[in-house]
Amino acid sequence: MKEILDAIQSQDSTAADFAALSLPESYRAITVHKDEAEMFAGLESRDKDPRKSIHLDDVPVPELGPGEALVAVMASSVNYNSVWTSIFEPVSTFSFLERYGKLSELTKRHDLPYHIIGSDLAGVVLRTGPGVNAWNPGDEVVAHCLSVELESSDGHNDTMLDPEQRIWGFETNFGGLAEIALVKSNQLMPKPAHLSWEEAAAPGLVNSTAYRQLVSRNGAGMKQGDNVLIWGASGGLGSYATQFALAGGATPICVVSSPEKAEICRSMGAEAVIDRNAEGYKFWKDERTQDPREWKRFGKRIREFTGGEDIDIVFEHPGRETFGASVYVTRKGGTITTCASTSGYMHEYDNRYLWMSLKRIIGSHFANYREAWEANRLIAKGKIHPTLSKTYSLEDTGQAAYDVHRNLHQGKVGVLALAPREGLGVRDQEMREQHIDAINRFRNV
Ligand SMILES: C/C=C/C(=O)SCCNC(=O)CCNC(=O)[C@H](O)C(C)(C)COP(=O)(O)OP(=O)(O)OC[C@H]1O[C@@H](n2cnc3c(N)ncnc32)[C@H](O)[C@@H]1OP(=O)(O)O
Ligand SMILES: NC(=O)C1=CN([C@@H]2O[C@H](COP(=O)(O)OP(=O)(O)OC[C@H]3O[C@@H](n4cnc5c(N)ncnc54)[C@H](OP(=O)(O)O)[C@@H]3O)[C@@H](O)[C@H]2O)C=CC1
Repeated sequence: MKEILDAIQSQDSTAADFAALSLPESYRAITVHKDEAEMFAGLESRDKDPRKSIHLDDVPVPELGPGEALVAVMASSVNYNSVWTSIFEPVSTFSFLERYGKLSELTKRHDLPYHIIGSDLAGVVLRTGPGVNAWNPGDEVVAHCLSVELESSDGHNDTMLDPEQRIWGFETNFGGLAEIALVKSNQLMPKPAHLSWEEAAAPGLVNSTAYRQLVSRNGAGMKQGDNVLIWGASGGLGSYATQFALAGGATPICVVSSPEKAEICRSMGAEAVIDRNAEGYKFWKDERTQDPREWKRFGKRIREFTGGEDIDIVFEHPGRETFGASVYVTRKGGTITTCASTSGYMHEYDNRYLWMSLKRIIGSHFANYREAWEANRLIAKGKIHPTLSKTYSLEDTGQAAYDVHRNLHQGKVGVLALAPREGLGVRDQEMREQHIDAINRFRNV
């Protein structure tokens, strides 16, 4: 592993140098264990502690198949899907690995008693499998997390619709929270040159998801002038949705839960910011009953910011706790676009406000190949910036996931894999200088 790291850190290593490197037999990886899938049985979700289920193990390097690449991971990031895996909710991800393992001889590799998790990476290509021509050893890359087989025509127009669509490092094995990762080569994209490894690894999953959900025609198709209600506007998804709204000429109405988070949104350029904690919204009177008066109070607050207008697009992901309010505050003909249900997936809303006002609910999930590429292109052009707040070592990934699970973090949380320290891997200093304040906006808040 030292030789690999030396080659990456030496400015003059060639593709031939990388191709000549021998691969280690094993590498360090963040895992959860199949025999621990019941360890939190009977506990409330918030009491399930990722620090107990997340392990740092030595694992063998997987065999490389056609169309695949092995990547030396310099940095990765924590996504909420790794929190779900670590608390074995809503289902154990070993059920996904078992199902994938039944697909073919090659996919059998994924069905193991340990799951190497993580759905983002920035690093360097080490080896490519048969049939890979676009990428070579030594290429500096990021990887998006869409894994598809594309043998069915269902996914040929929109790769997210492939019946064998999976999220790498969540529904497949050999993920990015590790020193080496196995990806399909179509997941690879050029690493933005002005960013460090950990900055480049931060946006991938959430930036691509926010792009499809908010900007793409497959999602809400946001346009100039739209009022966009963004829940968790300084969180993983929300910090990119806020940037897309601002960059696209829309007006974000940002919802957060503390003055510090409100300040981050303002520093991104948002003017309408609601601190849901300070304003004390209680959309549920009890476990089963919502309070429409609270929806109305929330709607009035939004109208104060917009000069009386209602919301064109709601960027939804908290789910059960907020969905009734989200449907209510949307304008006639408006759109609620949802990609998650962090607070519960059985939603309730008053359907009269949907059909009588001709509103639409759109389900959105990650991004297709092209959307992921477009989202990365915007990062590479310095139009959208990483929202990295803090970086952990691989050893401390459990703590990093705990922070995200307990909503103690801001923006994105990074993890250094092979990178010995932060700040390495920048290839375009001049461009970096142009954007340095935006790149550092979430740091140490
Ligand atoms: C990029 C990052 C993303 C995120 O972070 S997202 C957040 C994290 N993700 C989640 O929380 C989602 C986790 N996944 C799940 O909870 C489950 O994964 C799903 C609920 C999504 C799906 O459930 P399942 O049981 O895995 O799959 P089924 O499609 O329901 O198939 C089960 C059986 O039901 C049959 N079936 C499906 N649809 C129908 C239908 N319409 N009518 C009749 N049968 C149906 C199937 O064929 C199959 O059958 P057979 O067991 O025999 O193979
Ligand atoms: N389908 C897909 O493709 C994807 C789905 N997801 C899912 O989206 C969800 C969010 O992910 P991500 O943004 O990365 O997570 P983060 O935790 O980084 O951000 C979510 C933010 O939502 C807000 N929030 C949480 N709970 C509530 C609540 N009950 N009511 C109102 N606001 C709430 C919090 O902000 P504050 O406290 O400031 O209000 C929090 O910071 C997760 O469930 C994740 O699995 C994520 C990416 C892709």
